[in-house]
Amino acid sequence: MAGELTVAIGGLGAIGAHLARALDQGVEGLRLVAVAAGDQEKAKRTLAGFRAMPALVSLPELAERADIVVEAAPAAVFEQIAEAAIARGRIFVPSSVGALLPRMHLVVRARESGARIVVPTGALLGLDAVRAAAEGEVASVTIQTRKPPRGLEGAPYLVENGIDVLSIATPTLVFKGNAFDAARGFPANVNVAAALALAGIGPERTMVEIWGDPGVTRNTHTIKVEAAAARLTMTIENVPSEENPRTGKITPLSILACLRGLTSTLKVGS
Ligand SMILES: NC(=O)C1=CN([C@@H]2O[C@H](COP(=O)(O)OP(=O)(O)OC[C@H]3O[C@@H](n4cnc5c(N)ncnc54)[C@H](OP(=O)(O)O)[C@@H]3O)[C@@H](O)[C@H]2O)C=CC1
Ligand SMILES: O=C([O-])CC(=O)C(=O)O
Repeated sequence: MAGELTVAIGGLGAIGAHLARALDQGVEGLRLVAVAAGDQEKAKRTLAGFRAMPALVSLPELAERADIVVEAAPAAVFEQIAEAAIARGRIFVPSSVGALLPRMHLVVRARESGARIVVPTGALLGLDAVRAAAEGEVASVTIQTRKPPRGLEGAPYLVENGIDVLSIATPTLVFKGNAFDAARGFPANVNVAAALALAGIGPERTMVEIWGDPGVTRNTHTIKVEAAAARLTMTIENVPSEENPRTGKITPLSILACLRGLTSTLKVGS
């Protein structure tokens, strides 16, 4: 089809499998052509029954196959997907946005290769308003994240500081600092803070609080922005996905909406 963009997805977990299924159901202007996964047998089971079977390839090979490369894998393999996609001049859509913060050289490389890096709003909200505010003067940006303790389990910061998050009985502040350190300490938990930092005033000035809260069932993020043009206060309460409680169910939906925006004639929101 003329004007159609092909899509490859790295990772078939809570985000990737949902996105792959949605694309296979048919999205105008987009065609899923390749996926990569860790466990090949599990991936074949996920793909069984697809209307158009995508190729099952290695992470770096995704970039050989499609115009758009979506990264939906653990942060540890981010580079394998990102580097190849950017070197080939593709549209690279990262989920593990926290992994982009210490690798901003990829943006320089993308400029040279003609690639684009399109960060979806993901599990967050309001990045359109944050971007608009950041075209003017912004005094402060903060994000408070509250998760059920099991949604924080295994984060390197908690392990390093001997914090047993599963034994938390009352709402507990487990981290306070900037988005750069939050992304390093919680690579699988606060990609939202990284996306907020990139939309607004950068990872050094974006302040993050992470709470383990046994009283919440949803991954809850509250953003506050104090800017010359407006004051923003926004909260999103995400239903954790069955496959991965760290990941809100809205995330693959947000990425799908982002992909639609790459091809649609009518695009709403900046
Ligand atoms: N931007 C945002 O707002 C959000 C971002 N995220 C981030 O998105 C990323 C994906 O999240 P999610 O889908 O929940 O993660 P999952 O753990 O559910 O899925 C990860 C997938 O990556 C695959 N994978 C692991 N290692 C490899 C490898 N070496 N080669 C190929 N595939 C591999 C896994 O395969 P297998 O199971 O077979 O091992 C699995 O299919 C994470 O980094 C997460 O932190 C999450 C939520 C919100
Ligand atoms: O930011 C993340 O990595 C995931 C998250 O909090 C959510 O899905 O609500």
